[in-house]
Amino acid sequence: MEKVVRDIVYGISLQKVIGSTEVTVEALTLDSRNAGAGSLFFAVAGTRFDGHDFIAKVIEQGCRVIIAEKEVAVPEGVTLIVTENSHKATGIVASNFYGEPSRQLKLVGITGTNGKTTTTTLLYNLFMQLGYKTGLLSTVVNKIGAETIPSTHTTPDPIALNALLAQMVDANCEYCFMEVSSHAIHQYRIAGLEFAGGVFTNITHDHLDYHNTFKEYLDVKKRFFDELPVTAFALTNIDDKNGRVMIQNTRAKVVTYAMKSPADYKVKVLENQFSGLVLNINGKEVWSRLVGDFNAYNLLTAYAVSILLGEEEEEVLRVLSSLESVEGRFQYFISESGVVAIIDYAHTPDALENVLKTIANIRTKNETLYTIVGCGGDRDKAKRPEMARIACELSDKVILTSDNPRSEDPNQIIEEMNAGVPGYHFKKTISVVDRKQAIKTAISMAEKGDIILIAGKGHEKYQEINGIKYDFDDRQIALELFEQMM
Ligand SMILES: CC(=O)N[C@H]1[C@@H](OP(=O)(O)OP(=O)(O)OC[C@H]2O[C@@H](n3ccc(=O)[nH]c3=O)[C@H](O)[C@@H]2O)O[C@H](CO)[C@@H](O)[C@@H]1O[C@H](C)C(=O)N[C@@H](C)C(=O)N[C@H](CCC(=O)O)C(=O)O
Ligand SMILES: Nc1ncnc2c1ncn2[C@@H]1O[C@H](COP(=O)(O)OP(=O)(O)OP(=O)(O)O)[C@@H](O)[C@H]1O
Ligand SMILES: N[C@H](CCC[C@H](N)C(=O)O)C(=O)O
Ligand SMILES: [Mg+2]
Repeated sequence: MEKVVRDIVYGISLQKVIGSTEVTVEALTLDSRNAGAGSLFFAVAGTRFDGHDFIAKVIEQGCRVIIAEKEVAVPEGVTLIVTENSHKATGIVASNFYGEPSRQLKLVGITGTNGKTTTTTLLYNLFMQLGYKTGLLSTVVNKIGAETIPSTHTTPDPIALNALLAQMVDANCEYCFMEVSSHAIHQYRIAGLEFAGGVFTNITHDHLDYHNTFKEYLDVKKRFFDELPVTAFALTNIDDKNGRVMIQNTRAKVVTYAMKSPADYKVKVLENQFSGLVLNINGKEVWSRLVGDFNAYNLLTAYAVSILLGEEEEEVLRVLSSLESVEGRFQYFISESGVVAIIDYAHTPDALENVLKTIANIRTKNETLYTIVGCGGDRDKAKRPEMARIACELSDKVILTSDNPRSEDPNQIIEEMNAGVPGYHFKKTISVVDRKQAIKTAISMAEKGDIILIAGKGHEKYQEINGIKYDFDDRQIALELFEQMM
């Protein structure tokens, strides 16, 4: 694909243009290591590097077009476009380059601390079953119709993102459901996209390593709704006290949903068991094999989005009932000897509390509930003591272990978790650094009817230790150990 630079820079703030914009480019890149003849390099400042430091290098490699925030001297024959915000410009130019794919399908973005993957995946499966070719951009996987594309981020960088949307358009997808992470909003990965709708799930403690304060995290999420077009809907959870904050300044059509407050879309939980939920959604009864109150919210959200996109109520409820749980989200299985294992991606205090309360609602009190939990390295440290405290308060036995330690010392992370364990709970807590060993310990202790929650890694197929990703799959390991040990 070849594009004239003049034709793809509309919509960005042009502060200065050095050289000609009549030249062509055939690829876009944010990374100097991929920049060469024919590519357009965006210089953006990141958390570790500043792309501006690589401008001389990309020119040396043959790159002739650069978009940057700062003016630098460039040789004859090189085009330098200086813009106010090169992160934002990357999104806008990427959208232009790929033919504004977001305008050619109905794109719905879902943001919030928890529930994004579950809700987008429910919607993807729902719309596929309704007969629409549909796209999905999620933490677990990306989809273009039935085709699977591995996912590296919750929300990809703007170039990868627009390239994926363009592939969806080429494949005749009519809808795309995507997760919008707070990092993505903050880094303008979604700049230039046109959304048909935006959804807010909830906001609780996470990523305060990145966003500094809760207020900043909240403001970033809100920006997504501030920037929705007037044609879009802004669907918000008003049981969450920040649900109203999100839509304060939006131009989009505001629609509300809730379990506890008056709202446009309402859900009541009639039954909540291991076998599934019975719900009342806007007066109609619906059964789902998903488990837990939080999934009642996710199912309600999927229902509301479908109706707002023009689908028929009865049809939506029928399909909703047939949907399976999402990989690594409250996935459970029972060993031959009757021990229940639950794999769940709960990696925030709020998610962990929700999952444990869900289990508490369903279980009888005679069995023992084991929780195996760790916290990721190089991520928000404040959640470590909190998650350990919650695990202790809501389980009978807790095994603190490693999640993805990344560059940190796993023992140190466990220490920091331990600091949150109240003295009177010391006796129920043990630490086993090796995650597989931790799972083995729980399985060897558990008896018929007992429940083992393995939290934090859900669908992940690796464990990242010191920059290396080792094969690791909670579900696979639990299944194998069940076979060996029971
Ligand atoms: C903290 C964060 O979000 N980092 C993302 C960010 O990288 P960065 O700002 O650290 O970039 P950097 O490494 O400092 O480099 C700055 C610029 O210089 C360029 N560079 C760098 C080196 C070089 O030799 N040449 C060069 O050109 C880089 O390509 C980049 O454009 O921009 C990169 C390109 O878009 C992302 O890949 C990277 O994601 C990293 C891998 C990451 O782990 N991100 C996580 C935290 C994340 O985004 N998570 C959210 C979801 C979280 C959730 O909801 O739970 C997500 O959406 O996935
Ligand atoms: N609506 C919800 N409210 C609160 N907790 C939820 C909700 N839905 C799911 N959870 C819990 O949060 C965990 C993560 O869910 P999910 O993967 O759907 O969220 P996410 O927003 O995509 O997370 P991430 O930011 O890591 O991509 C689940 O395993 C479950 O424990
Ligand atoms: N998208 C989240 C996922 C966290 C998953 C957990 N297993 C961890 O590694 O901390 C993040 O990158 O912060
Ligand atoms: Mg997700």
